[in-house]
Amino acid sequence: MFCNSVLQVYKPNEHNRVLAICGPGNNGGDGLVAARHLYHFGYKPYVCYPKRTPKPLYNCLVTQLESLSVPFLSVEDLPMDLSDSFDILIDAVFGFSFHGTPRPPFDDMIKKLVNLSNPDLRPSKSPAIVSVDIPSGWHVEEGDSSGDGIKPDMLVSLTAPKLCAKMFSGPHHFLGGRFVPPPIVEKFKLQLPAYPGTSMCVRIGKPPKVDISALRENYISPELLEEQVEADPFDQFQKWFDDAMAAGLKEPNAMSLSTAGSDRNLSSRMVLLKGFDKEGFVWYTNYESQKARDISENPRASLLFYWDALNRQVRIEGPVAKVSEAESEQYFHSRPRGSQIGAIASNQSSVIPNRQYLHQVYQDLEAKYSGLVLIPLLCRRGYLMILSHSQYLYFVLVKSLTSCFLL
Ligand SMILES: NC(=O)C1=CN([C@@H]2O[C@H](COP(=O)(O)OP(=O)(O)OC[C@H]3O[C@@H](n4cnc5c(N)ncnc54)[C@H](OP(=O)(O)O)[C@@H]3O)[C@@H](O)[C@H]2O)[C@@H](O)CC1
Repeated sequence: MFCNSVLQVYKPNEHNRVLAICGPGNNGGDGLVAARHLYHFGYKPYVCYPKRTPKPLYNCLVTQLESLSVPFLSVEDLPMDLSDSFDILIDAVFGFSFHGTPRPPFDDMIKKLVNLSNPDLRPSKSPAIVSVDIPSGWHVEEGDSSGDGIKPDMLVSLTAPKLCAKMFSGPHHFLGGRFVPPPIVEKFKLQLPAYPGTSMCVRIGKPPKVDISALRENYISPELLEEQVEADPFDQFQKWFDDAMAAGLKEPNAMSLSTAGSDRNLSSRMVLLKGFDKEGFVWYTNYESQKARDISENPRASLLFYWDALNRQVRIEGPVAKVSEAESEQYFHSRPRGSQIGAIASNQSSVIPNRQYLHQVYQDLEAKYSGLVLIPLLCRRGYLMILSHSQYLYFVLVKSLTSCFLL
């Protein structure tokens, strides 16, 4: 979870060299785990762990790093100026059990971090300081009361932000550690934010201002060579669709559908592919929707799949036709009962008085069909279009040198 937060802000191709400074307690243990995970995410970590905890768990964490040949640096080995040698400094010296003033050898290390984070002393190109749970040397509740402590660029609070996090003024504050047992939530009256999707970390605090023009990804993927592409576009599509499934992508069948009616105004929306074979690609829609109206006036469409984790796109362009009524009906009845009623209730692309109206229509239909095993598929709700005899399938691998094959 710590690493996922770091990854969201500091990409390994731009901030590769990481020094994890680990203290003698559990905060230091978190630093060791972070170094290992960052290694696997493509960073080059170094570890400074001057006071090793003689517990089996910590010995294992050290052994795992040694087996990856992650270098351990002694305090004496550390360069005088950390800013020349590292892009990220992981501050995992002390967490919530810190008390008093730092004792050697941690006093000097904290001083280095303080100097590097002081806006007046900071060199022009200095490493990002990322603190684990609590900036080292801060009091768990009172924080940096003297104002002379570390001012990290990023703080990853664990489980719940500690009181001292109120004094964090850096641009990136994340919370990691999604699964908190309900009794703990109740006991401490925690009000935790919702985590997006299956993520183990969530950004809290103000999102930083973004220069959209500077947003850039480094697309890392193997080359796509001509001899690797199937001669038949449908076979190639099957191959890439299988890859998207195997990669565990969410809704690999989600695709953008673009249509234009006789007014030639283009419109796009996301829909779900519901099947494909050598005949074409099938999706379903209400025949009274705007896309259906467009297609009735101009029976052509463009589909676009984007599988971001694989850096792949597939563009499909061609004529569109309706599938048979039997196929349409079979699909309709394969949907959950609630979706069937929902499809009949919602008069797509038409204006309704309010949301309550829609709920009322849904409830009325539910009552109407309560005794029926099969909900009738009304003609005006007739379903689906098929992209037959696709004319164009483009298979695109997004890279710095993009490959595109038209089949
Ligand atoms: N739910 C959560 O939030 C979870 C939190 N977790 C993590 O655990 C962290 C807390 O870990 P922790 O309790 O082991 O304490 P931590 O702060 O690492 O340091 C203790 C060591 O520091 C030493 N020490 C203290 N003062 C000192 C001084 N002035 N100068 C020098 N040394 C000093 C002290 O030595 P002692 O004073 O006892 O001699 C002891 O050896 C927490 O912040 C988070 O990162 C997760 O792993 C799990 C979920």
